[in-house]
This record gives sequence, C-alpha cells and structure tokens, in this order.
Amino acid sequence: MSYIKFDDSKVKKFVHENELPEMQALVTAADQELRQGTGAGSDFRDWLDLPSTYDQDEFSRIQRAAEKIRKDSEVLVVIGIGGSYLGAKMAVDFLNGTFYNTQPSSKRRGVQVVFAGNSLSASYLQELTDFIGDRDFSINIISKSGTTTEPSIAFRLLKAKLIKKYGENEANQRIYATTDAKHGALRQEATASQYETFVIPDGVGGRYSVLTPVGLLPIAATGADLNQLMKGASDAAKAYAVTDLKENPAYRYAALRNILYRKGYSTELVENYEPNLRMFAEWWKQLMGESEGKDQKGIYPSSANFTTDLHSLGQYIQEGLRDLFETVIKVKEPPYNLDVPMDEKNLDGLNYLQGMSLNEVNERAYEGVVLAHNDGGVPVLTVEIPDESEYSLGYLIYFFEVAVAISGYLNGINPFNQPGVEAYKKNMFALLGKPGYEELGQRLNRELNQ
Ligand SMILES: O=P(O)(O)OC[C@H]1O[C@](O)(CO)[C@@H](O)[C@@H]1O
Repeated sequence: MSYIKFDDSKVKKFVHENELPEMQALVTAADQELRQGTGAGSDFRDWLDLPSTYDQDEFSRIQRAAEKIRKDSEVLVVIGIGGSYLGAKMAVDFLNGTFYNTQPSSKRRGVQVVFAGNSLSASYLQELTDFIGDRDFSINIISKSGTTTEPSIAFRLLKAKLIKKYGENEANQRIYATTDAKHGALRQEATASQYETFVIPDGVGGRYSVLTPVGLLPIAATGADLNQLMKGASDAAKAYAVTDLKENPAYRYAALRNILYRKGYSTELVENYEPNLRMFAEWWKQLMGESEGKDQKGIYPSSANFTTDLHSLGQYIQEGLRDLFETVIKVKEPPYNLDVPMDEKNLDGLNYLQGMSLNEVNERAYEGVVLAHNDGGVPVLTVEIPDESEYSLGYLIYFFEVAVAISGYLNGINPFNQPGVEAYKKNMFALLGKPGYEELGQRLNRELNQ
C-alpha cells in the first residue's frame, strides 16, 4: 500500500485505457536518464538521494542553531527569494498552521518566523521592521550567490537594525548564513564576519532545496521534527524508485500529466481544502514552472484554494476555456475537527448538518466539486496524504520532486535549469544603472520612452 494515495479515477473520461501503458517505455527511458545521469542537467540530481545521504553533522548543527535561536530570540527573520524562500515558508505554514505567528509563545513550539527579501516592497519591509519592534531577533540569510537583489537589499536593512540593537559582535552571532560552500559574496561576508554558516549543496537547485539547510533551519526554528521530515522523504525515495507505472504513483502522475498536456490540457491547477496548504501551491508552482516552462513549451502551473476560490475561480473552472486539469492535494485527517452546532431558530437552514463534523462537510464539498468539474470537462487528479505530520510533508515533497524530474524528461527538456529567470534581472540591472549594463540600459530607456 502506498503511503500517499494517488487517485486518477477522475481522468478516465479523458484518457483512453491504452494511453497509460503506452507511456511505460517513455517513462522507463526518463527514469534511466534521471537515475543514470544521462539526461540534461544531470549535475543537479543530488536531491534524489539527499534524504538518506545528508550531512549528519550539519543536521545536528542546524538543530543546535535552532535551539539557540529559540532561546535568545522571539523572531527569526528568514531572508531569501525563489528556492531560497518558498520551501521554508511552505513547510512552516503546513506544519504550524495559519495563525502560528499570532499565537502566544506558550502555545508555540518555537519562535515566530517571518520572511523578507522576496519582493522589493518598501512597505512590506517597514511593516516587518515594525512587527519585530524592540524584540529580540535573529536573521537567517539564504542565498547561493549572495548577490540576488531582493534578499541583498533586505539583508542590508535588517542587518543594520540588528547591529544597532546589539552592536556588531553580538549581531554577527545572530546571523546565520545559508549559502554556497566556497563561492559567492555571502560566503565571503560570512567568513569575514564569522557568521555561523550552512551549505546549499552544489548538486541541488534552489527549487529542490527544501530538505537542505535552506528549509531545515527555518523549519527547526518552529520546533518541528526534522528527523521525521527526512524519514518521510527517505521512505518516499525508496517507494518511488520503481519504474513500473502501476507500482509508482509519482511516475503515474508524471505520465498522466504528459498525456493530458498532449491533448491540450496546458494549465494545471493545484488545489487544497486546507488554508495552511496555500503556500504549498506556491512552492509547487516554482518547482513545476521553473522545471518545465522552457523551449516554448510546458504545462502552466497555477493554483486555487478551496472552497474559497469556488466563489471566484469556480465559474471559470466549471465553464471557461477547456485547457485545465486539476491536482487536488488532500489531507485525510486534518489536525482538528469541529461539529456543526444546533441552532434553535435554524434561520440559515443548516440544522440538517447538526452533529456532522466540519471535516465531513469539507469532504462532501471535495466530492461534489470533483464530479461537477469532471462533468464540466476538467480532468481531476487527487494526491492524498494521511495527515499534516512532518513525515507526510517529507513524503509529499519527494513525490512532486521526483514526478517533475520524470515529467520534464518526458517533455524533452532539462528539468534542472532556469535560464529564463535571467532576462528580468538583466533588464532591471540595466534600468537601475548597474555598472556593466550601460548599453542595454540605453536601449531599454529608448524603448520605454517610445
Ligand atoms: O539563492 P540565490 O542565489 O539568492 O537565488 C535565488 C533563487 O533564484 C533562482 O536562481 C532562480 O529563481 C533560484 O534557483 C534560487 O533559489
């Protein structure tokens, strides 16, 4: 029995029964490219074995650093963007719930965790600075290069606040740098200022890095169980190393996506019925979008939060352009449950639900939505995890990582690079007047003024 339940029964109307077995040969070839390193981008496959081969010493150091942060700080500011942000934020929300930061410290397992450096908004940074106020805080700056504009600016500003509060020596002991082992501006600064450092491994791209120190330190700062997280991923790595599509739901998911894509279903909506999974979709969007959207092809990764968005996107999903398919991430047993209460007056007519649990109502909503969308021409896949534990999250992360690698090879692209991300950076640098970008700057300014 697979730990994750993958339900593909609601694509049957759209996929002929021959089609999946016909994909086996291609999936076997993609599996070989991935496992034997013969596919494009093979230098970035270290996430494959990471859950069992990670550096144990560094892992212990992360736990000790998290303990120190929990002792000497009320807030941890995590600075990073893209893969240096999304995994940590997704996991912190998933494991701790929507109101984690607003709970009193007696109800929290760890410190408040806030994220900076993932936009260029001055207002956001000012609000975040006000949120910290005079309270004790530490910084985890996460950047492979150390020169990415958004986190670098946030780091400058927040480091200044830290130094002002504690003086340079103590500030340096409150900065944790997660960066390249040897190279880059942040590594240089960390060495000079003696920050405690953690390594972003060379063979793991940003979007695959949540189970490296990139994700692990922020997650540990909330008091979550890192061992269980890694155990889930490591068990998934074993379960999803099988090539047979009938035995491997992660590969089946990849194959079905490819079948649907070839039929014109070019947008995938990842959906949830639990608000603490909202950021999971954001993490998933980077994983899918950066891995697959290249060479003028790829499924467009989008998301919706249910039942919330049934009252906004629901109309489009039901009756709009028929190029959508849905992947629901479902939690079998969410951490809490409530019963619908009795109301004598029953003005809202809800007494027929009295005594029914809210999770049951949510389940019926899911079933109703799947059938309605199916009738409306939308294929639906469901990925169900048993609960919201660290173990389940580790399992789920690995499910999607291995699936997108196979999916990328099936679609004939390199799933591990992201050349397109540079285009906006070059233009922004040129418009900001960064030395070396003068010629481009002139051309762009001419275009802007046309
Ligand atoms: O970690 P860095 O160097 O600041 O880069 C930030 C992110 O930008 C990317 O290079 C592209 O989105 C990611 O791979 C990376 O996680």
